[in-house]
Amino acid sequence: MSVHDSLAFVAELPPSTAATKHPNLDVIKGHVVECRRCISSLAHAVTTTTTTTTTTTTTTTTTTDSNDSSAKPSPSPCGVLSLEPDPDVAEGYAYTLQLQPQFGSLYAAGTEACPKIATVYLPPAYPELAPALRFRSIMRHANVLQNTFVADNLIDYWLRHGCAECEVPALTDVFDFEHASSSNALLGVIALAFVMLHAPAPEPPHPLVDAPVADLLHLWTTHRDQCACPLSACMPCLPSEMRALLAEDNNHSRGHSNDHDHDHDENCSHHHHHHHDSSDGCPPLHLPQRAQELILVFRRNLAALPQYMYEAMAELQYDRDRTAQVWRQQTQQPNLYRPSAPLHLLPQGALNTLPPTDPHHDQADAGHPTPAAKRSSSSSSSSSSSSTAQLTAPQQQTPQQTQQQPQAQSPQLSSLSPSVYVESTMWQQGALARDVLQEWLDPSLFDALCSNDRPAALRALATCKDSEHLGCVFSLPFLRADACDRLDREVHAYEQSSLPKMRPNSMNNYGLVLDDIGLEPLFDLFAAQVAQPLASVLLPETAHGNLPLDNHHAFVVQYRPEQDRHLDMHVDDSDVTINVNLCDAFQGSELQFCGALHRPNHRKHTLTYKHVKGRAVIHPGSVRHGADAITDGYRSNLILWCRASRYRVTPQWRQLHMRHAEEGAPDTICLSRTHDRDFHVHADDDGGEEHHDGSETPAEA
Ligand SMILES: O=C(O)CCC(=O)C(=O)O
Ligand SMILES: [Fe+2]
Repeated sequence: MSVHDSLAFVAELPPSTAATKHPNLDVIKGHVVECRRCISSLAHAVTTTTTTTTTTTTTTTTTTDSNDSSAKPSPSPCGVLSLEPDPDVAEGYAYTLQLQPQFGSLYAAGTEACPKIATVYLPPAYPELAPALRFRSIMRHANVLQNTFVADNLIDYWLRHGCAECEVPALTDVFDFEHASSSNALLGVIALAFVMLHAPAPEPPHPLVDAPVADLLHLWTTHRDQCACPLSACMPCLPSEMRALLAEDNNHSRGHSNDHDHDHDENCSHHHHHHHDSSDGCPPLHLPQRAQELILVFRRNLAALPQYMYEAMAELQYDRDRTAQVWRQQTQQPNLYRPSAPLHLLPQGALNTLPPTDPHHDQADAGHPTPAAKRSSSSSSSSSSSSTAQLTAPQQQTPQQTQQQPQAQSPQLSSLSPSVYVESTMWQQGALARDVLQEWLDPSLFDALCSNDRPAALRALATCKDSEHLGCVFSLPFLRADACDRLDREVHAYEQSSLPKMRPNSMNNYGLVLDDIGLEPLFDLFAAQVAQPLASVLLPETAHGNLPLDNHHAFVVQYRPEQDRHLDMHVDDSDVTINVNLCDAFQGSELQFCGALHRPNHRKHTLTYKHVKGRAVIHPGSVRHGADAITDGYRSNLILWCRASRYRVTPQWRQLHMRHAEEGAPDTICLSRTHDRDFHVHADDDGGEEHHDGSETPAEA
C-alpha cells in the first residue's frame, strides 16, 4: 500500500458501539480498511453512530454516499481505529487513536510504516476552542509538529481545502467543527492529520498568499520586529522599516485612507498580485514602488512557507538522528549512550528484585564499581571504521547472544565498543535500567526508588524549600558526583566538536540540548523511572495531574561571567522540571522562585535557592523562576523538562492556566524583562542586563 493510498481509510463500526455511552463520551471502535474516498464515509459512519447522544450536532453531511450501504469496505483491514475514553483522565476528556503498524503512524511523519502502534492523545472538544487550536494541540502531542510553528490560519486553510489529489474533501464541508460532537470533530481532525502528513507535494499555499494587500500590510506593520517565527522570515524587511516606508508615502498621498484601500481591496481580490495594474476597473492601491516590490517578495516567501516547514520538520529529525549517530562514534564516554527502545515501567520495588544485566556478573550492587565504571576503566581504542560497522550490529543480536557475551568481552571493552549499546530487550527486562540508574543516581535516591515503601522513602529524602508559600519546590540529592562530572565533560567534548549545537532555548547562547546528541533514551528513562515517582510523591496533582510524564526536553545550561550570566524570570514549557547542578564552583547565580503562572502570587518572591553539586530542585514548570547573574566561576546544570501530554488536554490543566488577579504590586526580583509588558513601570532601574528573546515561554505572553 502506497503512502498515497494510506490516506484513504474507512471505519467499519460495529453496531454495538452505540450502546455503551456516557453522555459526554462517544466510544467508537472500528476497523480501518483501505479504501478511497474514505474520509467522507468515515464522517458519515461516525455521524450516524453518535448523533443519538449528541444534541448539539448540526452536522450537515454533504457526502453523496451517506446512504450507500453497499459500499463494502475492503476485506483486509490495514489497521484498527479505536477511540476510547482514557482511563486515566476524567470521563470524556481524552481519546486514544491506535493504528496498526502497517498503517503507518502519526508519530512517523513522512517515514515508512512505524514498527509500533501509535497512540495519539486527543483533547476533548472544547466548544470554545477553535478547530485550529485544537488541531495544533493534537499535532503537538503527537510529536508531529514539535519545534515547528504552524500558524492558525494555515491550519484553517487545510481545514477548508482538504486535499484534491487525495480525494479528501474540505473537512469543514464534512464536519461542523463548531457544533460537532467530540467524536465528530476529533475524527475530522484525525482525517486532517492524515491529509497533512501524507498529502503529496506541493503543499497547499499559505492562506496569506492571496490575502489583500491591505491585510498583508496590516499584518506586517503590526508584527513584532524581533519575532523569530516563520512569518517574520517571510517578511523581506522589518515591520518598523515597512511602517517608516508607508509613513513617508502618506505625506505625499493623503486622501487615500487605509479603510478605503481595504474595502477596495476586498472587492478586487482577484487582482492581488497586480495591484499596480488597474485594467479591470479596480483602482490601484497607492503604495510606494518599493513597498509594492516588497509585498511581492512577501507573497512569494509565503507561498514557499508550507513546503519549507515540512522540509524543516523532516530535516530536523534527520539531522538529530544523524548527529547522534556521528557523535556516538566519536565520544569518549559511550557509556552515556543507550539504544532507543520502548520503556516498560517497573513497578514499585521492582528495581531491587531484578537480575543483574550479566548473569555471570559477580559484583554486588552497592559499594562496588558500577558496570559502567568497569567498562570505561578498561577502555582501549578501536578503529572508528570497525565501530561504524559495529554500531548496527547489536540490533541483529538476540537477547541470548547479548547475555552470553559480556563475560568474554568484558576485558576488551573499549570506549567505542558496541557492547555498550546494549540490545534493546535488556531495557524491557529492566536489568539495564537498574544498572544505568545506579551509574547515575545518588545512592540515597537509588535506594529510595528501590525501597518497598517508595513514597515514604522519597518523601524522607526531599526537603521542601517553600512550605510557607507553595509547598511545591523541593530539593534532594540526585546525581552521583562522578555522574555530574561525566555529563559535564561530555558537554564540553561535544562543544569542541564541529557537530551542530542546539541551544536549550532562545534565552541561552551556551548550553546544549542533550536529546539531540543521542541521550534521549537515557532521559526517557529518567523521566519515567525517576521524575515520575518523584513528581507523584512530591508535587501537587496540579503540576501534572498524576499522569505519565511521557515527553521531555533535556538540556544543560551553563553560566560564566563572560558568557551567559543570568536567566530572566520565566516559566518552563514543562509540567515538572528537574534541575540538577553539575558544577557548583561559582559565586552568585542563585535561583529565585516566585509564584505560579497566572496565580495571585505569580510575581511575589517565594524562595532563593543556592545550587549544590549533585542536588536537584524539582518544581512545577508553571512556577516563575530565574537565575541571578553569576559573578565568578562556572555553573552548569542539567535541566529535564517533563511533560504529561495527557494532562495538557484536561479541563484541570486549562483551569490552572486561567488568569487570576495579581495580589498587589510585583516584587522587583520577580519581574521579567522579556515577559512583563509593565517591566519598565515597576523596575527600579534598567539593570544593564542584556535582553533575551523570551520565546521559550509563550504561555506567559
Ligand atoms: O539556571 C538554572 O538553574 C535554571 C535554568 C532554567 O530555569 C531553565 O533553563 O529553564
Ligand atoms: Fe526554567
